[in-house]
Amino acid sequence: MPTSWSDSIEKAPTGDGIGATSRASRSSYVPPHLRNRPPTSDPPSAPVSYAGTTLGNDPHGHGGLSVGEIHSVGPRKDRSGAGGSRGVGGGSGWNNRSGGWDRGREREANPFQDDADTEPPFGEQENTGINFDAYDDIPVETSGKNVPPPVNTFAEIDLGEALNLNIKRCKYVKPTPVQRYAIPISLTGRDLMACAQTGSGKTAAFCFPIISGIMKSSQSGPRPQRMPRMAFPSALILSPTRELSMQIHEEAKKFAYQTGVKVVVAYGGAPINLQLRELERGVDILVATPGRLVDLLERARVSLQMIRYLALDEADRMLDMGFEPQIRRIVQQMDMPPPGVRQTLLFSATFPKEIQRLAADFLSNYVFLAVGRVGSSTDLIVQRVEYVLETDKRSHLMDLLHAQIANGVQAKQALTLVFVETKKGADSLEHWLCINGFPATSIHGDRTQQEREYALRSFKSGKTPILVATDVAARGLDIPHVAHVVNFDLPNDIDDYVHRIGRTGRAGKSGLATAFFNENNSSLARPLADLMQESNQEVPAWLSRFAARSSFGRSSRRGGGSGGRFGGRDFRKDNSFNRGGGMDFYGGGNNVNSGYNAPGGYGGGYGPTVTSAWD
Ligand SMILES: Nc1ncnc2c1ncn2[C@@H]1O[C@H](COP(=O)(O)OP(=O)(O)OP(=O)(O)O)[C@@H](O)[C@H]1O
Repeated sequence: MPTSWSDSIEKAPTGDGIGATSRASRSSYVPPHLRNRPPTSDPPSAPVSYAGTTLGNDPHGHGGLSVGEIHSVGPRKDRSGAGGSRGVGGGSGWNNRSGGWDRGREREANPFQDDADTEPPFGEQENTGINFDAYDDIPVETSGKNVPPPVNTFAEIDLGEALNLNIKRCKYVKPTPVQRYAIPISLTGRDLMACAQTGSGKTAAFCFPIISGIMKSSQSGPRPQRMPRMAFPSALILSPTRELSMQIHEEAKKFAYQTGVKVVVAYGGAPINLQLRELERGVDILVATPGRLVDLLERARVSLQMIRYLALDEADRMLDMGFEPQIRRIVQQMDMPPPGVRQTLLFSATFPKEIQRLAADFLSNYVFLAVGRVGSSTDLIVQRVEYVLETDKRSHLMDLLHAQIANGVQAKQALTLVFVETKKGADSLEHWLCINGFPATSIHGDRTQQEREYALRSFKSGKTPILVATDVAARGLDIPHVAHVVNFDLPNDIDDYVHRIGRTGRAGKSGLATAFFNENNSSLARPLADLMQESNQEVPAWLSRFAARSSFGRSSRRGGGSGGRFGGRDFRKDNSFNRGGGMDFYGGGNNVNSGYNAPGGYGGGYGPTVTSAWD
């Protein structure tokens, strides 16, 4: 019954929390540890030397810093020291307690657009309304050796004053569960594989420790002088789509405002020359899509030899069949320091075991963290599945949209995101919606980058409150006011479904997801029914019948032998994945909180994601 969906949508929020940013240009790179010094008569481009450290130029080595040197100067030296120390305002060793990279030079653009450097009102921000109670009883599991304990407040974490101020500016009153665990773990220098539900604050969970670590280090890198045009970032954050990279960049710039840490983004489809110029001005944190990064590496315009932090957002996607070769090339075949020297942070809402196994190649002595069950959706999203024949999908969608209007939901307060399988399908549905009087736009890999960005802006602003999208918009995008996600075409993989519906119900807010199901989706019946049950949703009887029938065919990779229950599981605990040979592959403790007692884990194999619509 398509007339009441908006009843289940909580009153819509009022702002996006992401400030628009204008970019200041800079004339030269200044490493963070020198950025807060009062202006001197030194020319801005004067060569900078590390305190007692020589940098080399070996493109295949580690920049002349021995492993031990890097190890001792990076965050890992803090394993039992400052990184683990707690207290408001931080302990000793901060190099950027006041001011940013622009000190004495050009002014750093204010991403909060408040122009006062004191604590601003942030009227546009809306994070105060977040319902954290929704996360209070969430089950959390950590495993690995000597897992650092979680914190309850940001004040307990030694992040540094400038970053703490930005956290306040963002109106983040307390850390979300994934942040409570992931930030202290990362601050001690440990590698981390973290799995937490969509919209639960993973971006900040990996950005805060990276920014804080770079602020704290006096070793952040000036480029070796023999390579004046090459950029030497200290941190690399990879994500699968251009729009997600742009979003992470915007977020990271807010968090890094006036910390002295410079964040640059590089992604395909945009003019490379602009990105090259930006890189030449200096970079501490490079946010990138893999394709564009490979291009920059091949042009010898970026070196990874100074990387101390590697973060993969949507890590399971980054390591699946589509991206894995590129990621291996970047991480293993260029000049990036190996695991154990760099710190590696992997984040996603879904982490199939096969991918966990692959990911272990990139990690060293890591902590596994699962907040909620791996791959589960949040209970904040009301999920509906309706049986709709292919030929009836358009009229059914129109019924849903008419119902929305009939319920008086303002367009700006209730954006609708419609997922389809193919790029052609997206174009044609967008066209059909428009000629039928529904303001719609679309985003997919055949549109130019300009068109994609325009479409996203138009959707976010409510100008076109319906966005038809392929999976290019399925992961990571944090768009306020998405009240309804419609799976016009269901994906083939349940994890893709989890990410798609996760575009609503974010940061403690509720949302609605409607899926059109028919015989073509039989293989998804069982995992979908399991997932819905897991998230306390009503499973239609007809879907359960489909699920029972389809169990004889392709098996659910969730249910396995555990009676349909699935959970956040570190694959190292599964004997079949244990590599044996006396290696203490798992070798760690296991902590379960909040009654996290579901047995099992993934039972089935990991099928490669269908990527027809992916960019
Ligand atoms: N501690 C916090 N307090 C309030 N809001 C927060 C906090 N941390 C993050 N947020 C907000 O929550 C929203 C979701 O965060 P984010 O995009 O990082 O989620 P995510 O877990 O990465 O989601 P996805 O799995 O879809 O990528 C953002 O709007 C962010 O600003």
